[in-house]
Amino acid sequence: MGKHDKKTGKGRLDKFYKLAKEQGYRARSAFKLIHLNRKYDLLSKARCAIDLCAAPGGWLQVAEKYMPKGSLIVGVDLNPIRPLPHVSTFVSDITTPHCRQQLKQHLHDWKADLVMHDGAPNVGSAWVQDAFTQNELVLQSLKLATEFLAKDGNFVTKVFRSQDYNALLWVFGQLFKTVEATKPPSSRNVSAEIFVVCQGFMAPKHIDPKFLDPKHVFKDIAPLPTSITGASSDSTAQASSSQLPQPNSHAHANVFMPEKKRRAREGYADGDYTLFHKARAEDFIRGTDPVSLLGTLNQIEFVSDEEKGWLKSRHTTSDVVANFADLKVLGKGDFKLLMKWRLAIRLEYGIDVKADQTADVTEEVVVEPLDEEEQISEEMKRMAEAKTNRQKKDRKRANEKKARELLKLQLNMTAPTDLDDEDRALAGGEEMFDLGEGERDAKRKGVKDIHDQLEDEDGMSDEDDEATTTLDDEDDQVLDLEDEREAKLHGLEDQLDGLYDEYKERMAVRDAKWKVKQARMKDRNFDAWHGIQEGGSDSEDEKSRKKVFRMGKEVIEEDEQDSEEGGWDKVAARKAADGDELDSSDEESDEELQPIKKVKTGVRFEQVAGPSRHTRPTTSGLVTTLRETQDRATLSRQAQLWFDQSVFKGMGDLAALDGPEESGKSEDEDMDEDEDIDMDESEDQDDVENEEDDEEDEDLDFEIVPQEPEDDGPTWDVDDEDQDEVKRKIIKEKGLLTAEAVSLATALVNREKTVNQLVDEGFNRLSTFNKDGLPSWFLDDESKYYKANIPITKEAVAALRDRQRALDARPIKKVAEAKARKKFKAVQRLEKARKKADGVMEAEDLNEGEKARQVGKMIGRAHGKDKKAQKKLVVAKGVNRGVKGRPRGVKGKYKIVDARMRKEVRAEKRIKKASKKRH
Ligand SMILES: C[S@@+](CC[C@H](N)C(=O)[O-])C[C@H]1O[C@@H](n2cnc3c(N)ncnc32)[C@H](O)[C@@H]1O
Repeated sequence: MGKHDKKTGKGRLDKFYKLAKEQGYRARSAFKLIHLNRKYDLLSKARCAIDLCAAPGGWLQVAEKYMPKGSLIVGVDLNPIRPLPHVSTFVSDITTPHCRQQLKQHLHDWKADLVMHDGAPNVGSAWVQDAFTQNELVLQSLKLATEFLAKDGNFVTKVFRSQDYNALLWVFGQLFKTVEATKPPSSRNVSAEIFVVCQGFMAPKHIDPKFLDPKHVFKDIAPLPTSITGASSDSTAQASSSQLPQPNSHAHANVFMPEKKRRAREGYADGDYTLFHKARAEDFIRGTDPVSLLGTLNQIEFVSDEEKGWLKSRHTTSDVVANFADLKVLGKGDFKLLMKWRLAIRLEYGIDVKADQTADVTEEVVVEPLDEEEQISEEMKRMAEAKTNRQKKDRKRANEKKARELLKLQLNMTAPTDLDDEDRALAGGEEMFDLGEGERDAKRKGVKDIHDQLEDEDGMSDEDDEATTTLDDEDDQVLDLEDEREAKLHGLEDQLDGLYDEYKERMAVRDAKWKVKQARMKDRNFDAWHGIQEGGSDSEDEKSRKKVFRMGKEVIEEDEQDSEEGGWDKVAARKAADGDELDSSDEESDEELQPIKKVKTGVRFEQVAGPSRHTRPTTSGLVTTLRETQDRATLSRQAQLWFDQSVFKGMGDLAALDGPEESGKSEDEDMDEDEDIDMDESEDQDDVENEEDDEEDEDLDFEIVPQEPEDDGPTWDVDDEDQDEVKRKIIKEKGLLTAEAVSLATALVNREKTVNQLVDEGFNRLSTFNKDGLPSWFLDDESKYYKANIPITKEAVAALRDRQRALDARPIKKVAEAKARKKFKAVQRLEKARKKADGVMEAEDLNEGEKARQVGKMIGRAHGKDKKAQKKLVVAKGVNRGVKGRPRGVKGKYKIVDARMRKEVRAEKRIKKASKKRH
């Protein structure tokens, strides 16, 4: 594995590597046999199996697992195989008689039901050579199989796709009833290996030794013409185009994309044992496929007089000569130069005839004027075409409109069907945003509208427009209108984004917790696992701190949030309780009360475009100004609830909307944003489905385990590997931080789920959310709802809560500081006492006993065992009142004091201390 990059190609630690590790298989290749067994049921009925080239023992483990208990399993390899239960192994080279002998000994007189061969020679030489040795090994294993297999036994072998492949299949076909080649899903696409399953050994009495002799089986291999191998320079004089290497599929790509390195997976030409190829300039100039030559050769040389003459041409620069000397190092530009040179030489030496020489013979076509009748029919034809085009366009537009209406209905975005006529008129016929009105408002305020701006940019005035617009330009007009509408929509979106930003700022000022909430939302943004966050500006510590902060409260908070945000029913219920009172100035309460409906896909979208609820008619001028409600009682209950939302606040008389003059623009724009989103969503889903279908189609071979798309495009786990590392580090340092993570981990440990299942669950529509081009208000909202609902367990929450409690129980900073101060003072006291004690010890006038007593006193005092401090004050009240002698329950020194006296003494002390501070 060492020589491969661990992230790409062969070295990639893919899911089978991980699975093998997880399931205790010694090699990833174990899954190849598992897949082959699933398809051909090779193991369940086999009582005796031989594994040729078995180290480290992955196939043996699988055989032991799937074969009946008590079966005989023998493995052999050049390398020793660590012991495995119920399996006998030995070290030997399968191409030697020693191996044959050993096999005989291990098998006694048994015949094998299955012979497996997954051998790979020590690769590293030329690819062709590798393939050849591999196939020799295959033939050798077949030889052993024919000797040890029982009649109707099976033989499985790995073969490299190469020139010998067909020859091998032919031999297998002579000895077995059925022969099938297959590539199990666990075999990497980048690998040229393929597995051949031969079933029903015919056990012929006599096998022609030629069948098993590589010299005979692979005898078609012919040496390559010397001129191409470039072994000797003089031989090249005989080179002709027929001897040139056959252009392979990579040749052209080598020229057009030389920077991309390609492998010769299909192998090299027969007998082509060298990597250096050269040809003559003549072949390049006169040949029919010069690009292939450039893509396959290393050098082009000039040998004959004619070729040397080309070297003297004015077109032959020093660059051209240098490029021909080493074709393998050239870039795209260099190849272009050589192709141009070829063209120039062909023209110069008359090999090509220039195209313009043919111009003289071109026929001159005279266009005669049409007569009147023809003109009329021409005109009619043109008009008919224009008419059908128009009709087509109308039909298309009508269909689109219908589809949009249908979508609205499906998403429950039109008013409920039980609305009365006025409501329906409002829902279906009127627009929430009236651009015309909005523009007029904006103009009144002196704001230049988008249309004007566009005109200014074009440098065209209205008059110019009029002058250039004719009645015939109907189609152009339609297009202009659409452009205009689009520009307006863009402008509207920009304004909405701006308003949303303003709203966020206002919220940030008003709500101290807003930032925390936002940060938390950012943390969890679309992170289906949302165990650990990725990227972002926050430092690792900050992130984990947030999570620690979260873990205790998150679950409860989320519950609260849910109950706050609720669904339509809850909002309806709350509104019913609140009556018709709505405070349009309080955006926060508006937000909480926004009704939310579930769409079919399970993703929740807000019923009214998000920013509209923050849009005030006074600032934006984009909302239709409606007259005040006059007769709300006529509305149905649901309609009232719907129009009671803050977005409709300030809109006037609903009945007035009946008037045709109020209908500003088509419904198209009303739905545009929501529609876009839904379409994206469905497109995403389609993609996923298509991909799944594709995979299924590709994998007809193995249905049970879908083929991993190893080569095709970026795969999900490549980028995630670093993130995984970061996550692992955090988990190691801080443990699992969310209830979801703990729940998942517990499920894994208890084997309720496998890693594989978890990974599979990660691939869902939530993980393929395309955020491109979506407005921030929408994404902010989506982050609340568009996430995987990972179930959490009581135990997980309890465990996290306990941990949080333990954290909370840690002393706060002040207490820790006080303790440290106390400790420091104690140390100082001890130090002082020690110095004094030294003085006492040096005093000559004291005897030893005296010294010891004094030193003990000092040390005791330093430890705070001052006698004075130990004296207990006992207040003479209650049972102690009037007591003479030691009060009950009091040990050590004591002093009986009067309650009032104690208070007074303390008050005095306090006053003294306070006055000291003031001075
Ligand atoms: C891909 S590994 C086999 C892996 C095995 N099927 C498993 O699942 O663990 C190929 C093995 O072929 C062995 N091999 C190559 N040439 C051999 C030979 N001539 N005789 C015996 N073993 C050979 C190598 O030593 C190597 O261990």
